[in-house]
Amino acid sequence: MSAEPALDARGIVKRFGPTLALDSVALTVRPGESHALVGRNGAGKSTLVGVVTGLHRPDAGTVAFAGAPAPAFGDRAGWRSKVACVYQRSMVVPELTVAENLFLNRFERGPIRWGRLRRRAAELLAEYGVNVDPGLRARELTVEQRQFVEIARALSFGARLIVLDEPTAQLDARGIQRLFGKLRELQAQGVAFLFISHHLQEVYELCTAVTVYRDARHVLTAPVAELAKDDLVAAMTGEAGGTSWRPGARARRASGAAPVLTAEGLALDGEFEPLDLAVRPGEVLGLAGAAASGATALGETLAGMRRASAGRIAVRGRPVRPGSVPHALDAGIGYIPEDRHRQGLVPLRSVAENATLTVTDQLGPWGTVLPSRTREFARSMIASLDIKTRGPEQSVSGLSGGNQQKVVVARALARRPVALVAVRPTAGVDVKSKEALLAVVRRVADQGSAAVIVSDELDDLRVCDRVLALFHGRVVAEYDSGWTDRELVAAMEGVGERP
Ligand SMILES: Nc1ncnc2c1ncn2[C@@H]1O[C@H](COP(=O)(O)OP(=O)(O)OP(=O)(O)O)[C@@H](O)[C@H]1O
Repeated sequence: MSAEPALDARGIVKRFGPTLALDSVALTVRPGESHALVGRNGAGKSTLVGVVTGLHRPDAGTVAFAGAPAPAFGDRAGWRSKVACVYQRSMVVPELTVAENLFLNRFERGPIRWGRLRRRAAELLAEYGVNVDPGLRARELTVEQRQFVEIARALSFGARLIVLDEPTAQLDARGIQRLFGKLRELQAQGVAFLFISHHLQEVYELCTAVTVYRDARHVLTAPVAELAKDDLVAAMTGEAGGTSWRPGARARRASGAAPVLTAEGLALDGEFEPLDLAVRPGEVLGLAGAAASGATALGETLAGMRRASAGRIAVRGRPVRPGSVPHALDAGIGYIPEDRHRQGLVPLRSVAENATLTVTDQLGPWGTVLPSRTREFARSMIASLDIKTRGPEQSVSGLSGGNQQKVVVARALARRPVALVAVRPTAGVDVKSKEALLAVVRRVADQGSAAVIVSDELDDLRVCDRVLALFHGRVVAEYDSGWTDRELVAAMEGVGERP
């Protein structure tokens, strides 16, 4: 094993127009190390990943792998033999088989021998202990299997450094444990990982070293074991004190008041079985469940994204037409989708325009849009959600991922929804912004609206007054505040007792 660092980046500067995204930063990852790169939304993490994977050309600085200078910019094959990034959004081609994906871009000359290709794919997967049928189409794989295939593919190109960008975002607790197990095995063989995550508990569980960036600068690098969590958060935010915030449900819901949002006998074939819901004014209801629990499908059905196969949804007693987002909006339902594809943002439009897409009819008389009011609303959202932008006029495509998610939240709040449905609203959002965002959801309820949060993140569920746990499309447990992490996790995994 080489004693040279697997990755040594020094003095990296990167500008996007007037934005200085990286200000002479460094990052060193040793062989066999699992190195976390953390920082608030917009700190420069994705930009650094772009530079060390050969996607962004830095304005200054050097990158070296195992002591050798990085390949020339544009030499894709050269970069691929050094480093690979496993993104949330997969790079594999969905319609091709696993075997084809593994050997993409490197078919030998002459006719392709399919039998041999499949055999070699099976050997390769076995070599890295990945248990996936090479004949399956990539679209048939679970998120977890796809990540394993991508890791095996990267290693087969010779890469000994793998970048994982929020790899656990769509995995359930067991999937995360299997992923971490695999990463530890590979680490023992000398493979190094750079791990980008907003889940600090995962950093403590998996990583040996951590680097913090703040506002485009390198703040510290330390062994994880020597850095207390409060100190890590202080380094990220630049404020002493860490996160003392614990939302704590206030249980201010008026139990006698008529419910704002109701569902009766609501069902979606293959997703969830008939269920009833009633969310009262001032109440935040949590729908807790892992990926395949049906919780997300339920949230999407409430928001009009999917049409229920049975049952009714009503807002303040008035039925809402099923499967129609415009009708849900008109009925007063606000929707915060999970960030996955930054659903619905118009990339080239400004922050202000995106944040007010649903309210343009309310910003000026007789259907006119007054730019001053749009900007005013956007400014208040930028402040209350702590959106890192040069200003309301900046186009959303120039924002970091977490900040784009906050614009999605702003847009849902713009209409002052009477019922807010949020699906994993804090995905991709940094620790500090998470507090701000959940506090905003709480405030919406405190002002008399109903709110529903669909999530398997315990921090998201802690703001809820009541939590329903779903497993395999059924409500398996219901909790008022006061649940323990352990019992809720067990219920989401289908091993809890019905209380
Ligand atoms: N294509 C781009 N055009 C203009 N500015 C950009 C572009 N990409 C990134 N930026 C800016 O560079 C800075 C760093 O963004 P980056 O995406 O690296 O942050 P990040 O730490 O990955 O954030 P997050 O946690 O939200 O993903 C931000 O101010 C962002 O607005």
